[in-house]
Amino acid sequence: MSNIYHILIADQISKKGIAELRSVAQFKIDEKYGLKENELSQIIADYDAVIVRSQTKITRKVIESGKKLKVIGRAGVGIDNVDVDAATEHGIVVMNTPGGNTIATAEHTLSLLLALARNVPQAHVSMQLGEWKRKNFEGIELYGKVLGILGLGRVGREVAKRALAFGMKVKCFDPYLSPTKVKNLQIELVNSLDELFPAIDFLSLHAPLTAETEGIINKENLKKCKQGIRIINCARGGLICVADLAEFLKSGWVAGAALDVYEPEPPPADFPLRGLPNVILTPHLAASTVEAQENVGTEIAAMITDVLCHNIIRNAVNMPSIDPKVLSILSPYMALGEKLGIFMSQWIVDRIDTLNIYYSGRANEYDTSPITRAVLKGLLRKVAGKEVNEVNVMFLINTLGIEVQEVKMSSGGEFTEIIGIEAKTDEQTYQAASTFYGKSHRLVQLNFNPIEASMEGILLLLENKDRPGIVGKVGTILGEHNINIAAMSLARAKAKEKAISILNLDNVPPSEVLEQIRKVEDIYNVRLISV
Ligand SMILES: NC(=O)c1ccc[n+]([C@@H]2O[C@H](COP(=O)([O-])OP(=O)(O)OC[C@H]3O[C@@H](n4cnc5c(N)ncnc54)[C@H](O)[C@@H]3O)[C@@H](O)[C@H]2O)c1
Ligand SMILES: O=C(O)[C@H](O)COP(=O)(O)O
Repeated sequence: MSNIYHILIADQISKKGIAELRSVAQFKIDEKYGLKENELSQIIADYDAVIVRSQTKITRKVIESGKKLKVIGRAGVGIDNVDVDAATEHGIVVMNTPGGNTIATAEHTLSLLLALARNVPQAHVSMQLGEWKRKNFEGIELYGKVLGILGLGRVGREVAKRALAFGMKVKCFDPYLSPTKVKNLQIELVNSLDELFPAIDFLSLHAPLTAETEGIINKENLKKCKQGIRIINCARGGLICVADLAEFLKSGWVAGAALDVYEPEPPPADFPLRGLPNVILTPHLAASTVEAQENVGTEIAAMITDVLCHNIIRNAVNMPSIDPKVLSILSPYMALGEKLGIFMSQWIVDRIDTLNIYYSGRANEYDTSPITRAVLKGLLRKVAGKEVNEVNVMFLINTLGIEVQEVKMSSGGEFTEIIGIEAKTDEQTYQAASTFYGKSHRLVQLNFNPIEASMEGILLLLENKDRPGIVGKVGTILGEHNINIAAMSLARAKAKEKAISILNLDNVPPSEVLEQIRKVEDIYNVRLISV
C-alpha cells in the first residue's frame, strides 16, 4: 500500500493549487491559517509537508517539533521566514517557486514608482475629503531620471525593462551578477554602493534579506544619496533602517518613500513612517495578483507532489537541484554508490578522517556530486544518530570533520564503470571499488586487491591470515547451523600474508555462530554486512 502524506497549508495559496493537492489520493490536506510559533510547534509533528507564504514563520522550534516533516514549500520567493539552516540540519528540503510572482512584483514596483512621482495616493485622499488642491500635488517626470536598482535578479530586471520604456536611465548594483548578464540591456552595472547612491533620483530595492543586506538603507548610506531621492521597497522590510529613513523623510532629504514590505509584518502601531505625507504604504501586495498566486500555488502543489510521490526535488534552496534527464542517467550510479557506502559503513569500525570517492566511466561526464551525496548517505547512516538524507548529509559530514575528495579517474582498469571509496582512519585505510553486473552491483576490489562478489543481501566479510583451511573451517561452522553459502570470493594481498573473503549467505547467522567463527585461529576480523 502506498504511503499517505499529511500536508499542512499554513498560509492561503490559490484555490487551484489547493484543489491540485486535494486531487492526489495519497495526500491528506489541512488548511490552518494564522498559526503562531507555539501553535504550529504543537501540531507540526502530524505533517510530512508544510506550505507557507511570507506570513507563517517556520522557526527552529517548529522544525525540531516536526518529527516527520520532509518538505517545507514556500509559495513565493523570499525564504527569510524559514530557518533554512535548521531545516538542512534536520534533513528537511526547503523549496520555493521563483519566477511565478516576478511580473506581479515588477508591476507593483512600477505602480509605486509612478504613485511616488505624481503623489497619486495623497491626491486621491484629498479628493475623497472634498478638497481641490492642484498645487499641493505637483509631481516630477520619470523621463530622463536615473533609477538605481539594488539587486538585479528576476524582479530587478523586469523593473529595469519597464523603467527604460519610460525613458529612465538605469544603474544597478549587484555584487553577484556577472557583467555579461547586463550586456545589451542598456543597464549600467556599478561596482559599489558609493558609486550608485550619489548618481540616482530613484532607488528601488530588489535584493533578498541577508546578513549583508539587512539595514543597508541607513543613515550613512542615505547621506550619500542626492537630496530629493525617492525610495521604493518591494523586497523585504529588513533592508531599511526605518528610524533613519523617517529622519531623512522629515528633513526632506529623502523626498518620498513607497513601501510594500515591513519588519515585522504587520508593522506596529507606532511605525514611524505612518502618517508622514511623503510616504506611500501598501500591505505586502506586490505578489498578490490572481495570476501570480495561481502560478505559485499550482507550482508549489506540483513540486510537493513530485517530492513526496516521485522523489523528484525541484527548486530546493538547501540542496543542489538536478535536471530530471541528468537524474535519470545518474540514478543507477547513485544506487551503486549508496550500496557501496552502506557496505563500507559496516566494515569500517574506526572514526573516518578522510574519504576519497573516485569515479571512472560515464559518471565522469556529469557533475558527480549527487553520486557523492548518495555514497555519503549510505556511509553515514550508521555513524550519525539521526536519519541521514541528501539534504543533511553534507552538514553531517562537516560536523563530523570528515574531509571528502572526489577523484575523477581516466580509467577504471579492466572495468569501464567504477565507483570506489578509500577511507582513511587513525588505524588503517579501507578501500573498496564496485561496478555494475547487468542490473546488480558487484564488489571488484577490496583493499586494492581484486575480488568478485555480489553486493546483494547478507555478506560475511572475513579478514584472516592467508593459509589453507580457514575458509573450510568457517564453511563447516555455517553448515552445522544450516546456513547456506550462496557464493564465495577471495581478495588476496600481494604479500600473501592477509586475505579478505566475502561469503554471500542465504540467511543471517545468529551471534553465537559469529562468535564461533571469530574464535577460529588466524581470523582477525569478522563482519556481518547487510546491503
Ligand atoms: N513584495 C513582494 O511581494 C515580493 C515579491 C517577490 C519577491 N520579493 C522579494 O524580492 C526579492 C528579489 O526577488 P527576485 O525574484 O528578484 O530574487 P532573485 O534571487 O532573482 O534576485 C535577487 C538579486 O539580488 C542580488 N543580491 C544579493 N545580495 C545582494 C547585495 N548584497 N547587494 C545587491 N544585490 C544583491 C542577487 O545577486 C540577485 O541577483 C526576494 O528576495 C523577495 O524577498 C518580494
Ligand atoms: O517573497 C515573495 O515571494 C513575496 O514577498 C510574496 O510574499 P507573499 O507570498 O506573502 O505575498
